[in-house]
Amino acid sequence: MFTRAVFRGGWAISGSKKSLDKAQRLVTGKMTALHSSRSITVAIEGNIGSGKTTFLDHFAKTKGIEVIQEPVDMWRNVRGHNTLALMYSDPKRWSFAFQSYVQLTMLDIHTRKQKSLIRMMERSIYSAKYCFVENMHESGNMTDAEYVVLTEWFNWILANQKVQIDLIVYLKTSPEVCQQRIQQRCREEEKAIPLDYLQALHNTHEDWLTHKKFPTPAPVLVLDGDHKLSDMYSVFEENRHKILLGQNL
Ligand SMILES: Nc1ncnc2c1ncn2[C@@H]1O[C@H](COP(=O)(O)OP(=O)(O)OP(=O)(O)O)[C@@H](O)[C@H]1O
Ligand SMILES: Nc1nc(=O)c2ncn([C@H]3C[C@H](O)[C@@H](CO)O3)c2[nH]1
Repeated sequence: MFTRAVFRGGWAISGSKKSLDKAQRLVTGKMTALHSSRSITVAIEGNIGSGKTTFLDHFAKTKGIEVIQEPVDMWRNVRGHNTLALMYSDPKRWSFAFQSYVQLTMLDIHTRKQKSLIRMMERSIYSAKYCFVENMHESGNMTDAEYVVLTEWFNWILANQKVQIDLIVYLKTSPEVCQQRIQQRCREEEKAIPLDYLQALHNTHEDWLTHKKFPTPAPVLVLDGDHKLSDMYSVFEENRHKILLGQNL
């Protein structure tokens, strides 16, 4: 009979030399198999209109990849309330309520059972906090008290929930290009977004992902999002192996 003590990250197995070698081969084989088939999560981060959905639509065609877009429609209809429109119409009044719900919906996505080898999600609980909440607090649209309550929730979530991210793909697109694309797509709630708001969000993304003002939960792959659409597809393909973290899909 083997006696086995589970210690940090591994097993200590005792028994006869021959049976010990067999057991260790078994454990090594299982660990290797586990590692090679470990599911991974890629978060696509970037400003409004930077091209995240376009990126996700491109990789959604690859078998073995599940794509989860931002739950914008949930934010637009919380039991009949359009919290996205409320936030844009009166950010001082509604930023806290909106971000509270964004944080909940992103946590729901992070904790959903993963159905495929690779999950690609649009944004994350991290950018909601480090990019959007930071901007709202800096711009005076969120009080200190509201900011610390959201931060307490955020810190509890990271300490008590499994939020797995293995790679961040940062679509770095200039605010001017984002503004052109937002106008081209014309989502009702975004019609009045001024350039200086996009500049402020660009700055919070740069603070986090380039200057590391806040922790990054995974390595960051920066892609230049300013190219025209046809060239972007080439950028995606040139980086496919890095984005899929070597998974041969
Ligand atoms: N490289 C590009 N060149 C020109 N147009 C683009 C490019 N990438 C995306 N677009 C267009 O710009 C608009 C915004 O793109 P997309 O929806 O992918 O951005 P997004 O980052 O998902 O936006 P949001 O953060 O608001 O969800 C869309 O109409 C899309 O077709
Ligand atoms: N304020 C704020 N906080 C967030 O965490 C957040 N995440 C996304 N968005 C806005 C940007 C687009 O208009 C629209 C779709 O991305 O929703 C957010 N806005």
